[in-house]
Amino acid sequence: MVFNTQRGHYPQTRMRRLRAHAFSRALVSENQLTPSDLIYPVFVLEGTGQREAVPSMPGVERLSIDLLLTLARDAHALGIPALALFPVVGAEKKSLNAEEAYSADGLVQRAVQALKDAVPDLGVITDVALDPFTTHGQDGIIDDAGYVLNDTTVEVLVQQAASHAAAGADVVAPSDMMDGRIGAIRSTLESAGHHNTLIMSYAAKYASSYYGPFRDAVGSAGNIKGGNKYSYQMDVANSDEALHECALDLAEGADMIMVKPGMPYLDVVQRVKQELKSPTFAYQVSGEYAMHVAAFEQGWLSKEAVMLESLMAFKRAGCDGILTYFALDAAKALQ
Ligand SMILES: NCC(=O)CCC(=O)O
Ligand SMILES: [Mg+2]
Repeated sequence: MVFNTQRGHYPQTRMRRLRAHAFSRALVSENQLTPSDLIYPVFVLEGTGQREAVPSMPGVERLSIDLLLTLARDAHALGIPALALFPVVGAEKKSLNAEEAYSADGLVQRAVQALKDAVPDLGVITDVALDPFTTHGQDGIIDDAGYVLNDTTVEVLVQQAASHAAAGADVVAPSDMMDGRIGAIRSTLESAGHHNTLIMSYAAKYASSYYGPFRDAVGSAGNIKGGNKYSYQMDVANSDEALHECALDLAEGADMIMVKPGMPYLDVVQRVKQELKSPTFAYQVSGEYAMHVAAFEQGWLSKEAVMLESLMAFKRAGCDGILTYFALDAAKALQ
């Protein structure tokens, strides 16, 4: 990048001229944030008429499928293109080997069917990972020592993804960080005739401590055996490795790649977008949401302005879209 130093100096050049009027600021604005940039992560519960607040994520609720449909209609009407669905699974449905993850009649599978019936034009993204379904809270199948077994886990993830596609999911989003799962899922989807099912890969998912409130929301916080996910999620110190991860997932058949968390990792987003030039997403995760909301509730930050600024930062870094718990509020603010 070369700046033209011949452009002149003050007073020939006054950077403030273009900032002086709303019309000229609008003309030279380099990025736009619209509701079509937003993906809304939602938590789904069993039952009917069920609504539960998530204490560490004020404003976020776990909803039963019937209530989720109302939220989905609202999101669609506001111009949000897609929801990302996360199940809250009761202890009685969790097991060592996560069999419930690929049940044709599971909560996610039923929620997908109901959403596609009720709001067919709203994209539905499903989470492919075993942590909601395992008694030990790890994203895969473990051995006696608690190590998450890669290839054994991939076999289960493939069944889970296939069951989501069969239920009508538009996008399956593997968030587990096992090696080789994108290729395995892609070939199974192709064999099953799901040629247009999209894969959004959590390609560069870091072993972050910003996920705490999400684990409260899905009820997996207390039970992570071993206490961390360092043997599969990425070291927060690395960014070359993120490019390697993203390139592999694209080569294996991912249509879209994701960096997660979001704001503290915008350097990674920018490198991924600039070097791979592929549809790139980031997840403004639960901890980022909780930090913002805590400051809003204290009156320390101004909600609407800071929320929109935080989302614009993702666009500036190169994101094509953002998964954010602010999606509904931000879409309303952008109307
Ligand atoms: N697989 C989805 C997540 O882990 C979300 C994390 C968060 O929002 O903190
Ligand atoms: Mg990988």
